[in-house]
Amino acid sequence: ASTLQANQTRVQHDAQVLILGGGVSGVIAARSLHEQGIHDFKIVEARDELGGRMRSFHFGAPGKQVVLELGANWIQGTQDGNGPANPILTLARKHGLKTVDSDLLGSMSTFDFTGTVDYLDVLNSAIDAFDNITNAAGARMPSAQVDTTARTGYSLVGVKPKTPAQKTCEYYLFDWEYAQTPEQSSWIASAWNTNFTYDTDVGGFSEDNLFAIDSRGFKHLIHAEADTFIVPGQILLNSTVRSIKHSNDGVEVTLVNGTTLNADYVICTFSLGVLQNDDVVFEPSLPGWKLEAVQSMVMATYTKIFLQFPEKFWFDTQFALYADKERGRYPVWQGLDIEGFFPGSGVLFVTVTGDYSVRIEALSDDQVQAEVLSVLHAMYPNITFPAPIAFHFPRWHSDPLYRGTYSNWPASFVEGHLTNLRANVGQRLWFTGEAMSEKYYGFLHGAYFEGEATGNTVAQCIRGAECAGLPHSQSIRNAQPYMLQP
Ligand SMILES: Cc1cc2nc3c(=O)[nH]c(=O)nc-3n(C[C@H](O)[C@H](O)[C@H](O)COP(=O)(O)OP(=O)(O)OC[C@H]3O[C@@H](n4cnc5c(N)ncnc54)[C@H](O)[C@@H]3O)c2cc1C
Repeated sequence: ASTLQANQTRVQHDAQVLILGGGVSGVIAARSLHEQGIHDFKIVEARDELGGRMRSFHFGAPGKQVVLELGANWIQGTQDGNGPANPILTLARKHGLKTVDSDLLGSMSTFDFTGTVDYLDVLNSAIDAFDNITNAAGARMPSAQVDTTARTGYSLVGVKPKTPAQKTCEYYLFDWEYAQTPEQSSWIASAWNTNFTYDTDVGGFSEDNLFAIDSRGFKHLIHAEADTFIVPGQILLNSTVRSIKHSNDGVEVTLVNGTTLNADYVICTFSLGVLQNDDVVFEPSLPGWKLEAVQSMVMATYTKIFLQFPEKFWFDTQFALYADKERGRYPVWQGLDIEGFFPGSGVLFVTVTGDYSVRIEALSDDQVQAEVLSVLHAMYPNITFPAPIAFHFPRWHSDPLYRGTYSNWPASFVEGHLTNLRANVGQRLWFTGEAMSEKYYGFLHGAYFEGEATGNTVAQCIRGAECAGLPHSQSIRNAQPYMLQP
């Protein structure tokens, strides 16, 4: 039976709601619909499984394989006592996911281009500097002072990294989280993004991080959650969307294989990068206010580069920093061949971010491997070690299903843009995903909360209740006009 309001005509349809994309936000949006009694939905996913940017793979030489994560790896912020829990932690507990405490600040070795050098004191200063810019950002808010870049913030609190060690420690606290530099990031949004996740004083979960080491992959928690409510006909895998035709009467989604699907509503969960790059075409094209919001947020990239050796010859800590003369050159290393992780695996990985990720995606695997090995040789000048027996890194930035790893908020993106990024276009076309989360953009829990909220709002519309939609502004204005002097 039609659940549309009387003045709306029903077209022949394949589902009441099409959820485009089966990552965290898509699966949780589906669960919200299900919980509201709406079962006539379909998740349309390009890949052969659910999970999206939760993506595991088998890594290693034959007989020495481990399951590692190409995408999300940590539950960031867990739960403090009976305080609010990260919903990803709740899912991990519910579905028995195997994790281990990740000691980001306490289990660290430090290197530069001459080998082992102890600069843990510099790391401690960088931790203080990050706290200082966070507090100073908070102090700007009550008086509505404008946002600027996090680099301005650092400079104003008197922090001006000059040595390779100082730059690397700053990188670890900042770029390694936001996947972009302080110059490229909003000062205020970076501060609240951290606080809402980690600072229990403002409702954050906890300061702790759990690292997923489950042989079913981190994605197991979203697969297992989907299994609790989804029936087979509700998922279309291997189905890549090419275009979305939308009007106030409904939506028509066309797949790359030519199939068309009609529905009353569509919830689009594609990454910000997919929306920015026209990998999916909207007909009519999205209005100017929406395009400006989409193009003004940034899709950043965070790249893990995995190596396996016949046996371990490196640090015993969980983490190591490498300070190169060039900031951001293979700076953060993680050893997995340790107790509690994957002992005996011979695996370690190094992370690069932002423009450096884009740079290495344009190189061949062999070129990147040679660069990475030259850094390891610099870290261990007195050790002769063999060639790796396995090597791999994903190219998220070039992947048309993602175009990056997660969103980052630049200083030129203002709150009104976020409102417009989240807003529906007309009554039938809805958007959700990590990038739309004001407090938790970038994070798995951001994707979760947005998916949940969008599913609930669309459910309300379907049930004929209030369906005002989310607010948007036609144009985002300055508080004061620019007045050019004659
Ligand atoms: C390398 C990396 C590390 C990360 N680390 C962490 C971490 O440690 N902790 C954390 O909290 N977060 C982390 N994140 C972020 C987290 O993974 C994301 O915020 C979250 O998974 C996004 O979920 P989503 O549902 O919004 O988007 P997605 O997971 O991208 O879901 C969108 C879905 O749409 C599909 N799709 C795209 N285009 C089409 C198309 N044309 N047709 C059909 N389907 C399509 C995609 O395949 C995907 O499944 C990381 C991400 C990456 C990539």
